Amino acid sequence: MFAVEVRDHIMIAHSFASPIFGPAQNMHGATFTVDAAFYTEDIDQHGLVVDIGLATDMLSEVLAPLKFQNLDEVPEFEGKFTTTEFLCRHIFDRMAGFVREGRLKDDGRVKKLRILLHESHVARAWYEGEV
Ligand SMILES: Nc1nc2c(c(=O)[nH]1)N=C([C@H](O)[C@H](O)COP(=O)(O)OP(=O)(O)OP(=O)(O)O)CN2
Repeated sequence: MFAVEVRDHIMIAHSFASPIFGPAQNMHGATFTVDAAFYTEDIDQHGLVVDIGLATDMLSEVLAPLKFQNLDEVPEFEGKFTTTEFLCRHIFDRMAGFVREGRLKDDGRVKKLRILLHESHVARAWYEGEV
């Protein structure tokens, strides 16, 4: 398959209310690098998987509500552990919704997405699936 990947980042604060998280039970900040990959079986008549500008704008729009937020105070996340994995799925769901709405003008060619969050220079997580 072909793929195009674009990148953005979010700065957030959160805490995890369970002893399994050790020191991360306390409020702490994180800067996640966010990679979004769009997969198609083929490139279009212009040689594109998707337009990189549209893909970048879409990722930016999806991330905007998260930027500089204390995730503990986001009503939608109440009672959730906003782990790297959780955020991957959250971002995936919103990106997939936009793709299905045709925001990429891709004529339905994007079949799969991968959302990868780098939580540090040693750890990353991702969620991938069909759109
Ligand atoms: N699978 C995951 N594990 C952890 C996540 C996560 O999102 N997914 N998040 C954290 C903390 O938020 C933070 O990123 C790291 O906290 P820390 O206590 O430093 O955890 P480490 O395991 O990296 O280091 P130790 O100090 O050795 O426990 C934690 N885990």
